Amino acid sequence: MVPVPATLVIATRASRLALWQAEHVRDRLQAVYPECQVTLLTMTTRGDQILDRTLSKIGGKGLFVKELETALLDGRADLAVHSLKDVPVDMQSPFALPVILERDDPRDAFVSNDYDTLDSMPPGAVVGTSSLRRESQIRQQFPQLKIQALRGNLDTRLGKLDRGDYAAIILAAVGLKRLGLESRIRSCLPVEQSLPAAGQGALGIEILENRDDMRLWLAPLACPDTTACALAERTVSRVLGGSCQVPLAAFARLDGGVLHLDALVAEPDGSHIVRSHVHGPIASAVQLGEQAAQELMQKGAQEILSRLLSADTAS
Ligand SMILES: NCc1[nH]cc(CCC(=O)O)c1CC(=O)O
Repeated sequence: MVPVPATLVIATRASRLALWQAEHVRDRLQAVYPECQVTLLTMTTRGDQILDRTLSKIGGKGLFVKELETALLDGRADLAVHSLKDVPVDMQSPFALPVILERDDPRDAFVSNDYDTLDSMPPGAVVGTSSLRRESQIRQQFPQLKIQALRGNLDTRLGKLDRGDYAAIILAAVGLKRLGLESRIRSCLPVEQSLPAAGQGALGIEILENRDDMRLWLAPLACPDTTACALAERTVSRVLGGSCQVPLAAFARLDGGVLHLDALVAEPDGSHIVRSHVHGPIASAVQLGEQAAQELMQKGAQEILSRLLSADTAS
C-alpha cells in the first residue's frame, strides 16, 4: 500500500467551467482520501487570453494545456484536470493522461432565446459557433442558415447571444450543465445531427509519466467504460492527425458489451462529409479507432484533410 499523500495540488485554468471541473476532481479525491488536503492552483492560459482570433488560427487546443504542464514540471502541481476534448491526442513524454473520468452528456446543445431547434429557424438566421466540426455538420443539413464565429468563455458566449449578435448558438451541453445553466438549453442536437468531438463530455487527468504514486492514488477515479470509448475516439483523431483545425468528429458508445464508434471528416463548408461506423469488443478500442480512420481514408477523408492542411500553411 502506497501511503496516502498529505497534500495534492490540482492545476486548473481559471474559467468557471475549468474551476468546476477541478473542484469536482478535488471532491472526488477528498472523498477517497479524507486525510489528504487537496488544493487548486489556478492559472490563466494563452488560450484564455487571446479571444479575438479563432482557435484554429492561433495554434489550437494545446494552448489550454501548456501552462498547466509547466506547473507539473515545476512541481507546483501534482495533477492537472482537463476537458478531455481539449487534450491533444499526441500527448508526449514526460506527460501522461492515466485517468479518464465517467462521461457526462456528450451532445451539443442548441441555445436560443427565440427558437427550440435548428429545424425551426428561418432562412438567413445567424447561428454562432467557432467549431469547424459543428459548422460543417450544420451547413450540410441547414444550408439556409448563416454560421458566424463565436469565441470566449461560456458566459461571454451567452452574453453575445443575449445581446442579439446571434439568433442561436451551439455549445457543449455538459458545460452548461456544470455551470448550472441547463435551463438555457432549448434542445440537444441528436448525435446523428451533430456528431460530438472525441472526448466531449469527459474529464482527463494529466500527470508526469514517472509519477507511479499518482497513478495509484488516482486509479479509483477512472471509469473503464468511458476510457474505452475515449480511447477509440481519440485513436481516430490521432491516426487522421486531428486537431481543431480540421472538422473531425468521433463518438463511441457501449451497447451490451459492444463498442459502437461513429466518426466523420467534413469539408468545412458542409459540401461533403465522409462517415464511418464500426463496432466490436470493448477490448479492441484502439483497433476499432484505427479501423474507423482507415474507412474514412478509403472514402476520401485524406483529400479533405490534405487540402485543409495545405490551406493552413498558406494562410
Ligand atoms: N471548445 C471549448 C470547450 N472545451 C470543453 C468544453 C465543454 C466541456 C466538454 O465538452 O467536455 C468546451 C466548450 C464547448 O465546446 O462548448
